[in-house]
Amino acid sequence: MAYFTKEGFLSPFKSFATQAVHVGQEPEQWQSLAVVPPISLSTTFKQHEPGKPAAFEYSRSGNPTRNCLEKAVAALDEAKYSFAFASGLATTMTIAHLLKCGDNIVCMNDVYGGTNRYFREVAQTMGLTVSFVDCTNLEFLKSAIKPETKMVWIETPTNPMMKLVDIKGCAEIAHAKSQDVIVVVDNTFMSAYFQRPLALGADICMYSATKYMNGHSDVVMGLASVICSDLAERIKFLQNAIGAVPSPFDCYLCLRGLKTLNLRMEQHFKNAMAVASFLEASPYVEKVIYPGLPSHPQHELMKRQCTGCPGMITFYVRGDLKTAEAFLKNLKVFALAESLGGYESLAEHPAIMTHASVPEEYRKVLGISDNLIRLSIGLEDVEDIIKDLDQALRSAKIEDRK
Ligand SMILES: Cc1ncc(COP(=O)(O)O)c(C=O)c1O
Ligand SMILES: N[C@@H](CC[Se]C[C@H](N)C(=O)O)C(=O)O
Repeated sequence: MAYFTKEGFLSPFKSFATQAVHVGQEPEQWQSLAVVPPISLSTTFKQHEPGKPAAFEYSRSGNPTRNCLEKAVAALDEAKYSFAFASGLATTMTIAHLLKCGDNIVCMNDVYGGTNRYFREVAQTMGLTVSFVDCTNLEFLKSAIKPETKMVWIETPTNPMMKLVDIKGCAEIAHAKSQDVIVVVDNTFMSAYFQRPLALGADICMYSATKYMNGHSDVVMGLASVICSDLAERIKFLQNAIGAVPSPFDCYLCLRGLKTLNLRMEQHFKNAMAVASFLEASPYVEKVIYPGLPSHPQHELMKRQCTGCPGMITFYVRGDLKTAEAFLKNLKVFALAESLGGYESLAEHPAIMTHASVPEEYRKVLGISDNLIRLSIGLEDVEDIIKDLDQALRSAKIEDRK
């Protein structure tokens, strides 16, 4: 088993835990001096004079509980502003509305299946064009950007192939072409604790907060953070004008989840590192893709732009679809389920589940084959996680060809 070390990674972001606990949550903002931000359910707020609201007027436009969450996330992303949405995809849709008919998006070719589906089957039918490009190679990105390109969309690490994109390199290339190109990083797999895209030159850092940011698999939500006040104005306008906002209760839960983000991520990393090492040594496994392992081709980039690695591991089981299915059905500690980033371990089959919406020929090019498995390593005792994987691999009756 590889010795766990964070040597070579970026140092943790200063005062992260303190900010997660306190920013946006000052008791003095409430008449009651509540230490825990109240869940503010009122849809509307009394005005003293027509058209002159105090802090809030209508809950879609702004809500006290959402406000606390947005302030906390802005601090954790080292941003100035953050906006919460009803889901990760609602965030993607709202961001896409920054563009107009005829504009082009250059999108990393390996992204979450739903992002791929949204760009191909929704945004394109509304008049945007989308070019899917392997942005791990910055030269490909450079040649893909054309005069109509107004947005570069990357995910790093990618879902599910765990490829890394050099955020700083991408931002430099995109902005050298034109300062108007908006660079968006989907930071879902990393969370604010392990990666700060805005500090690396990105314009928007977005999340499916359904995953690590909330971390308890009980909220569907999205977030977008920015530094530029002009961009913030435009997103705030769209947040209200489109209206895909989360409920105050979900904002409360996510704010609560954020308080343990640093602790959870550290443990996800430790557990995942042990699991990845176990899988790499297993005769039943063809290949493990985990950026925390020195065997990952972009391990050095991971250390250069991140403070650690999340609990996401992708691997090829030695065998075929039947083997993969048998392995998944035999798991006991892991639930066979879509999603990731919660405290519980999950396993899934990308080709049949999370990335079924990606056309088959495309999946082939990306390497999303029938024997590919994706794991979200949770916070259970790591010995139990490994024992479960071991028994499931063995009972899948895989021929040992090593
Ligand atoms: C990397 C990534 N981005 C975006 C999304 C979309 O988020 P949501 O399910 O919250 O809409 C997901 C998962 O669904 C995801 O894994
Ligand atoms: N991002 C999640 C969500 C999985 Se896919 C959800 C649904 N089946 C859909 O197609 O929209 C992940 O596990 O990667």
